[in-house]
Amino acid sequence: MTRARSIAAIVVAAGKGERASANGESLPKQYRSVHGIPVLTRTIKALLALPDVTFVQPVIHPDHADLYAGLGLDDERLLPPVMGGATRQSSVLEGLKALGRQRPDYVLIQDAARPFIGAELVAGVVAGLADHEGALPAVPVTDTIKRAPDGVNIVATEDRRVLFAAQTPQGFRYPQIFSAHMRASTLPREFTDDAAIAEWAGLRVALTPGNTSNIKITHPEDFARAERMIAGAQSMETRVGTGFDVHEFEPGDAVWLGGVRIPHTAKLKGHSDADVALHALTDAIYGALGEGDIGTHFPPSDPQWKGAASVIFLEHAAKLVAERGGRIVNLDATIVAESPKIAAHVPAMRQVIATACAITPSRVTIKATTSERLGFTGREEGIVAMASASIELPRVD
Ligand SMILES: Nc1ccn([C@@H]2O[C@H](COP(=O)(O)OP(=O)(O)OP(=O)(O)O)[C@@H](O)[C@H]2O)c(=O)n1
Ligand SMILES: C[C@](O)(CO)[C@H](O)COP(=O)(O)O
Repeated sequence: MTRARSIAAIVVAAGKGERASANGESLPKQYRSVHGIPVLTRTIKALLALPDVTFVQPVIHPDHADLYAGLGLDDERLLPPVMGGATRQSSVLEGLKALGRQRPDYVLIQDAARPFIGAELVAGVVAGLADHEGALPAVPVTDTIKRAPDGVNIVATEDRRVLFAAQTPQGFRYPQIFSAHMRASTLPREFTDDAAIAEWAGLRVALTPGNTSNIKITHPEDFARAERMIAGAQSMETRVGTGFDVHEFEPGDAVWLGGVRIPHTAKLKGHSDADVALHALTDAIYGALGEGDIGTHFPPSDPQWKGAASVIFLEHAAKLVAERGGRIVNLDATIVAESPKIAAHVPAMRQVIATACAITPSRVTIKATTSERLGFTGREEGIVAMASASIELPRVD
């Protein structure tokens, strides 16, 4: 039997984040929050969310031990932090040394400052290691790149078709990158990423698909960008629910349908006012919310709902949508009845329903049909209503 491949992730978080603090912000960027969650927490949790990652090794600045402890991170795959060095390169080396006990097969080296790593991107890096000694995610350069050694005078325009912007995590076979880093640490020069060290050491490094969302938070304005990205990711999703209800006739002089009292030769029998149309619509909204049905919220055994106006139920369902940060897109009901005739009452029903749901009547449709004298509705023993609701809710999973 082949042993499962072990993959460790090093998260380098020992930088001071000086560029991101250019606006006077004192907290190092990796401890600042984006949408309420510290950047470093996001990065570590994104890695821990990947089942193939066996260990995560954080590397922090010696002055940030309290800040790190304050994150309250706790996971059996999260190793205690080790202290980094004065450069990113030396911090990575400390992480590699710390993994000497685990000796993973692969190591992913990740910037703390890149909190938006996706599972697909990491899978691409790991897949790249099957036939290369290193793999890094990268995106094609989209700007035209000028070479200007003095920052003013252009000496060349690069061929951007062969240029790619490097991201992290960069993946390697652990023993090889450890050895390369050890040797590179004796050089007077500094490398800005681990792939550059691997290339220098003669390892074969592949490019794998990066993602433009995988930004490195570097400058103050990157926080606003990160906030916008999360707000975008937490976009609304459309949900649909259906409802169905039947009530039989009993002696009386009017029926309640769609929140409107319609004089008739009978009434509908029920614990509440027996408004089949509102019941079907209410259930449709509960269905779209995934919140049970009318019986869950208003048990028929509860005497307080005896004779209740069903518009209360509809208002409750609509309130739940609002409380979840959502909105009702449209409601559609069909009433099946030989009598009473519904058409003349439809505008009033739409208005009642729209008011109860705090939407415009244009989002409410009420249709009526007979069952061609077939079945219990055809024999005028009762009324059926069917409904559907379409709502938008913030996506949470
Ligand atoms: N001595 C260092 C320097 C950087 N890093 C880490 O390397 C990643 C990429 O570096 P960069 O974005 O440049 O971060 P800083 O060095 O903190 O930023 P600055 O250069 O603006 O101070 C960051 O997660 C950073 O914390 C590190 O672990 N140790
Ligand atoms: C490793 C890296 O994220 C690749 O783009 C980048 O080089 C690190 O940032 P730094 O500012 O160069 O430390």
